Amino acid sequence: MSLMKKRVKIGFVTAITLVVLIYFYKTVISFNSNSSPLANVLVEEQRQWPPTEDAVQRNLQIAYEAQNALLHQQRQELMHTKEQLAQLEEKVRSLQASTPRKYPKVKYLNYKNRKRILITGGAGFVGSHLVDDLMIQGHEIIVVDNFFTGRKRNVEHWLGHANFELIHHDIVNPLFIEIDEIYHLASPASPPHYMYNPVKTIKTNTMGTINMLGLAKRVMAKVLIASTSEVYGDPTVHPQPETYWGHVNPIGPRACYDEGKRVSETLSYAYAKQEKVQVRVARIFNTYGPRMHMNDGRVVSNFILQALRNETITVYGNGKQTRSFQYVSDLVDGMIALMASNYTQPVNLGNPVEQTIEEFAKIIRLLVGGTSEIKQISAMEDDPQRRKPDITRAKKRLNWEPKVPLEAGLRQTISYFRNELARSDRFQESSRKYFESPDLQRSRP
Ligand SMILES: O=c1ccn([C@@H]2O[C@H](COP(=O)(O)OP(=O)(O)O[C@H]3OC[C@@H](O)[C@H](O)[C@H]3O)[C@@H](O)[C@H]2O)c(=O)[nH]1
Repeated sequence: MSLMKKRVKIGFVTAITLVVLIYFYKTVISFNSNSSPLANVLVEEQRQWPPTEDAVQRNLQIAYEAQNALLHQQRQELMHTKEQLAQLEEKVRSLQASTPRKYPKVKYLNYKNRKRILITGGAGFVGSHLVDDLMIQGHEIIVVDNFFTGRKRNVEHWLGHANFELIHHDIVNPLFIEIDEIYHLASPASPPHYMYNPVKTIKTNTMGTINMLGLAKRVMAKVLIASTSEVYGDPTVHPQPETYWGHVNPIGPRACYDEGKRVSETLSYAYAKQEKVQVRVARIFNTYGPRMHMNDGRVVSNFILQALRNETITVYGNGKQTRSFQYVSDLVDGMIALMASNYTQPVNLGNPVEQTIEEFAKIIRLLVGGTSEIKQISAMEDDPQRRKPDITRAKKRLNWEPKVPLEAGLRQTISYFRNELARSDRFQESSRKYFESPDLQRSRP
């Protein structure tokens, strides 16, 4: 190789080395001047080991400031997101306001015939069906509910309607409004619900009833009290006529409800006698239908859900105890007829077709079409052994009797619970997807 070529080669290698060195130097310098405070801490630590107390203090200060800056930035971002959310909510509100809502058709009643009706517990299972019927008849409805077992969903199709009002209120506290009629339904009705807080159940049925009767007295409204077949306790007379005084254990687990409702009836007749309040008392037997809560805990919802999920159907005790089940629309017709009547004594509202709980489990399994096993588990304390209403009085005084056969009513109810299950599965799935989405994972600190 010629000398010239050698020199060129050495020059080329030197130039490359120089470029690499300059690049390396720049990178280190820029790291020192632009890097995060945390990087400075590292550099500081690298410079001297172990670091002096001053250096530790300074590094801590730098780290603290860095955290503060980050926090500040995150706060700003949060505020920004909140602002965006508020703007979106406002847009949704204005869109909702500009889109006329579709309501079920209601009759027009003139001022003379239109009543202002208060329904306590109107967002519950029975209450919400009563709301529907009275709204469709053209009345003004005020629902009062504390949402312990009631749900806004049950009446959401009326929200915003000119004839409808929903008040979140616990009737254990007084209420001052102007009304013509009161349907007093507020109280948990399913055994696990009313046993959950027995003191509250008693308060609702005593203080709550006093408040409603007091209101009826003040504004001269007619009041219908939703009593129950449970006032007969574990009956020794079968079927049960209204003249039967009952067989209730006053200190048992069901007493909060049974005795609560008995006092409720006693209060009604005391107000009727002493204060001339117009009272109606409906003794409601086992009722079922759409809008029962998935966690209601009563036999109809429990058996249907167990059968739909192909789980074991749980019969409490030997299954020889009997019940008679009425469909909710029959009950609502009966209550409206009772309110409209002049009859003031208690009236049984129930379906007299009676079956054992064991038979009932088989009917549900057949209608659902699953292969669930039917199993006996421990019995409920003080469970009434036989129950069937004598409805002679309702037939005679109200010209009322149930119309919906058990199979037809159960088919409606099964289809309702099937939809509810699908709905809750959809919610669970979309919630799972959301919380496991990579975007959300990335945005987590
Ligand atoms: O999963 C279950 C649930 C209930 N049962 C049984 O089915 C029968 C009915 O029980 P529910 O819980 O549906 O209702 P109950 O008849 O005991 O009480 C009802 O009576 C009338 C209404 O006023 C009230 O809504 C409610 O208290 C009972 O014998 C109960 O032990 C089961 O065998 N399995």
